[in-house]
Amino acid sequence: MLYGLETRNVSAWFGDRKVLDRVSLTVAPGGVTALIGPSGCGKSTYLRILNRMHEMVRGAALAGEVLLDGRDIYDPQQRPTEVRRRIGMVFQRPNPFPAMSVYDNVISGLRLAGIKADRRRKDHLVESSLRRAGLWTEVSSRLRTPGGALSGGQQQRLCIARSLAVSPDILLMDEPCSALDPTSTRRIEETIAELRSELTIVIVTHNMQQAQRVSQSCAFFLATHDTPGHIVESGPTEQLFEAPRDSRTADYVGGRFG
Ligand SMILES: Nc1ncnc2c1ncn2[C@@H]1O[C@H](COP(=O)(O)OP(=O)(O)OP(=O)(O)O)[C@@H](O)[C@H]1O
Repeated sequence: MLYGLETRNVSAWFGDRKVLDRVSLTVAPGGVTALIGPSGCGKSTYLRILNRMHEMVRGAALAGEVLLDGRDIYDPQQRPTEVRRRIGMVFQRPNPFPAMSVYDNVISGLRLAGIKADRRRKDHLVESSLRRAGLWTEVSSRLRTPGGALSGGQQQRLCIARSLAVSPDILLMDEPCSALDPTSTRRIEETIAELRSELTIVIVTHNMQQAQRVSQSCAFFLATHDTPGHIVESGPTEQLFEAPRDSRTADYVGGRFG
């Protein structure tokens, strides 16, 4: 079963400073949605709001609703750990536990998510998660190697496998390739393409070619000195790039600013 996400009038603050203003966006189940826009327009903040990480920042506040399967993830009855299991996150810099083995890295989220598994189930989860992340053939003979001994691109795919091991419905990716070389970037993009029929992906990217290659939908965020981040335009990726409705979108995707 594929799930989408809907945000309604999401605003966010750091202290007194409003950084997002009434962002509403529907992310359809399955496929990849790219969040694009100049630096500082609130893309990462918005992404962190989608799995309740924003509230972990001291002084951070938010308003609005984020619906997963029709239920607000901020409903007081929802447990943040369960929300974060269903809505996983991969960060800009690969962050495996460096001294922990590849095997243990993959299953490191189970306990936090309250998932109990015997040895056979763990073996199965490690293999299937590494396969889904496109890393199995490269590491199957060295599952006991420390995660920190893998290349940067492999570490990022290990982090994707770790997220997948707890069976998320949504995977959030915050510039997952920005610390990687072009070959590793391609590899991650292939992994994203393979995963998109299995779960819903929301990716922040600065790379316009990447947004076009990997996403089917796009949302263009913008902030100015007197307006907090907001969505100028969203829709099918092809439309945003080939026939944007707003001249600011045309200027941004055409490389004229940002
Ligand atoms: N922890 C924080 N405390 C205070 N302000 C913050 C914090 N994190 C982000 N901000 C501010 O919120 C605004 C939005 O930042 P955010 O990182 O979401 O933008 P972004 O579009 O993802 O930028 P980039 O593309 O450069 O990563 C910026 O003005 C930033 O300075």
